[in-house]
Amino acid sequence: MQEPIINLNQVTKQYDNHFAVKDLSLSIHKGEVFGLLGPNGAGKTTSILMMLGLSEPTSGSVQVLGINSTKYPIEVKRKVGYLPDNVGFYANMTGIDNLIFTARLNGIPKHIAKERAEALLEKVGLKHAALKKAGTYSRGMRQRLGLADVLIKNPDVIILDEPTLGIDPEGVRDFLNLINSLNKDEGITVLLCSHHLHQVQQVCDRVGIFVDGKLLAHGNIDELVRQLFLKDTFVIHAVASPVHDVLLEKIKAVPGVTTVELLHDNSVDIHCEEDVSSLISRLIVESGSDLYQINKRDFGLDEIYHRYFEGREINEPH
Ligand SMILES: Nc1ncnc2c1ncn2[C@@H]1O[C@H](COP(=O)(O)OP(=O)(O)OP(=O)(O)O)[C@@H](O)[C@H]1O
Repeated sequence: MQEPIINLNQVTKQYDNHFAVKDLSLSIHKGEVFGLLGPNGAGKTTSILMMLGLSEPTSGSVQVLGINSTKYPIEVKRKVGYLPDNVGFYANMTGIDNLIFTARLNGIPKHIAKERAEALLEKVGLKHAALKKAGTYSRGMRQRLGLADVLIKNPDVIILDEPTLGIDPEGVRDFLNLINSLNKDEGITVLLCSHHLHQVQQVCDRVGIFVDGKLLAHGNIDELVRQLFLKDTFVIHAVASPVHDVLLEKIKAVPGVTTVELLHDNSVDIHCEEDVSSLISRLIVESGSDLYQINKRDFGLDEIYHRYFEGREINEPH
């Protein structure tokens, strides 16, 4: 199997007697967009700092691109693009000069630096502002310049900490599209930290839910739904008439159906472990009732996330 791009093995970071990160094991593979999702103080930034070798784990090991980050932070820094939540630029220098400056710091020759800076400004939609001072940029423009800054050294992986904080909805959409195209067109692996569920859902292939220093669950949305909503992975809503007791009993007897809830005289919610909607519609029609509507409800990331905070037990496999 392919080596993971980022690999954390039982990583713990302790401050006095407080655990900022506890026993975190996580692998992120080439070409993935991974979303690390969690509320303030969950330990996301601490985890990133350990990945970059800027903070030393109390125990456990961190490897990025096969390099031990704790021992060789400079090697990691060379290959990983990191966009912190509040990126700083030289306010009196133009956007392009800021990029060229970073490129030069990374050992890129002057003429290549200029070419690359121009191409990146175009890519992030800042060509028009290339000659404006970075101090005059809006928050959204600064984040886009930040992304260009991160990309100038051609990283294999980029780590973005709350990159859309303080950007308006249109700016957020553009920024997420940009991340998407960097991933799809250039194969860049992305780790995106955020507490915005919808944003994470829009761009990430896999998500890790991080709370109180612990990774509570990870996987793609479908996997998380299955882990959390084990007994009611699917909810089928049907509107039919009449919905009589015999029909309800027949629905309850369908394999995979866990509970049947009669909402009104003619509408019913069927909770099930697998998608049995076609079977249910046939059953309704064959039992002589008229079927007006049948649809399957999909769970979103916010339902997954909120279930963790409702104090509800996670359904254990039976
Ligand atoms: N240098 C430090 N010394 C002591 N405690 C720290 C230090 N850095 C972080 N912490 C604590 O570790 C926990 C995790 O913080 P961290 O910044 O990693 O969370 P986060 O998920 O990135 O939150 P946010 O979304 O607010 O940035 C918090 O309780 C924080 O107070």
